Amino acid sequence: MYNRRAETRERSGPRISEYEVQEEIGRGSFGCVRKVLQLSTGKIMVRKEIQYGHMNSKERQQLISECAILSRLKHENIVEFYEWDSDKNVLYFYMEYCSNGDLSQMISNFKKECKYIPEKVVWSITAQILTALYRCHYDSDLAPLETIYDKMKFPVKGSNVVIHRDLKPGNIFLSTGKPSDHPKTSQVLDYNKVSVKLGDFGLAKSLGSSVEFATTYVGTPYYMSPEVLMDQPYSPLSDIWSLGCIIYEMCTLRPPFQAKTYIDLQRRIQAGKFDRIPDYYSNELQQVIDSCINPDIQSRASAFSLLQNMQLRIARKAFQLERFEDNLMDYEKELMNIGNILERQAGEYEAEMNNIKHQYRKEFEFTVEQRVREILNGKKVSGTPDLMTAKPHLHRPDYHWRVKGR
Ligand SMILES: Nc1ncnc2c1ncn2[C@@H]1O[C@H](COP(=O)(O)OP(=O)(O)OP(=O)(O)O)[C@@H](O)[C@H]1O
Repeated sequence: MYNRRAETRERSGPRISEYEVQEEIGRGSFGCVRKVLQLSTGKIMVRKEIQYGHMNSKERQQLISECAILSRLKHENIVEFYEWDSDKNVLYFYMEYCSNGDLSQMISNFKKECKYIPEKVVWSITAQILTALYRCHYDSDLAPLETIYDKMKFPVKGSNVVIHRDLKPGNIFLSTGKPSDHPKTSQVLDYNKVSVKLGDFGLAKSLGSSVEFATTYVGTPYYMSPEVLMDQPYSPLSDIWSLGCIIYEMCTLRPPFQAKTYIDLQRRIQAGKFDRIPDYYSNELQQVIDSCINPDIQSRASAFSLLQNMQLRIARKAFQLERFEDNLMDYEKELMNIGNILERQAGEYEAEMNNIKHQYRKEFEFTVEQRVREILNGKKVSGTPDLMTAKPHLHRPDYHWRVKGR
């Protein structure tokens, strides 16, 4: 077994042998995805297998150094990457299991029911995707909003900028809030309270400050930006184009650019022309889409500029408050649990006290009764005061003296 974990991993995790492999969830372009059970914790995870036997050592090294970056990418809106391992030809990624489906399923559910996705839900999902992209594109976390009017400081880029490169509805996993370590059954999603996790960073490319952009395309054509189509370098703004296509699809329930042939799709994407979203949605939402799906990369919006939008601020604040409420409810539950434990312990303590008292009283009554009986029988009982000699304290009626004195 070829194991390079020690080179890149910050924490020592369990080895492949410590997982029980369960059913296959699906297959992507690079290999299959399976559910696994981590034996030491009982936690269900996902294992993504990537065949890398055909790669040369430089490419392998590149992939392995990306693993190190992914394992540091911790964010509430990003599927957690736990660790990686490998054997000769296969690289195994261990990731958080998302059991409640993805945005592509949500879109097809609405399509089946011939309903629009409520605008509030569209803003909320967009805001969450953007906070995750902000984390990747600037290598820094977005500060929580105190109020929706907060002035946001321009981010100082860290050294590990990550571009997703394969943003699409199928890589946006949904849940109803708090993560569950042991998901047994899928929850019924309340889309008004949906929380988002960006997954499949397996193809993400890390960009060091001096490293040039990658030029190998590995994405899904519908969401591909024109510069990527023209073999120009990826940049974080290529993700923003894809995000625009995703917002558009949430509103119209179909991607903005569709074609029968690849060439036709390429032509349409490069022209960058698409229909307006239905009137059901606000102009503000249309403007956000327009600022993302802009073939001129110089004037395309960034994650930072999009997050200035008031609707996105409101959506972020609402999401923060929901999280806060969830935490409060958890805290309340915990307090109630502690209260119940204390009440039970108090009951047990009282029962024990009563028991001891009862026991003691029985023993005491027995001893007193026994001693009284002994005294009455005229026996000297050790430790018992002699009633007749303990003069000063004893009651002797006066008339006895008088009788004696005569
Ligand atoms: N963390 C996860 N939790 C639950 N399901 C997942 C997770 N990651 C991937 N899947 C599922 O596994 C299947 C295969 O995913 P994978 O990312 O390998 O390919 P894809 O995204 O479908 O296609 P491509 O590789 O071409 O982008 C998909 O159905 C996906 O929803």
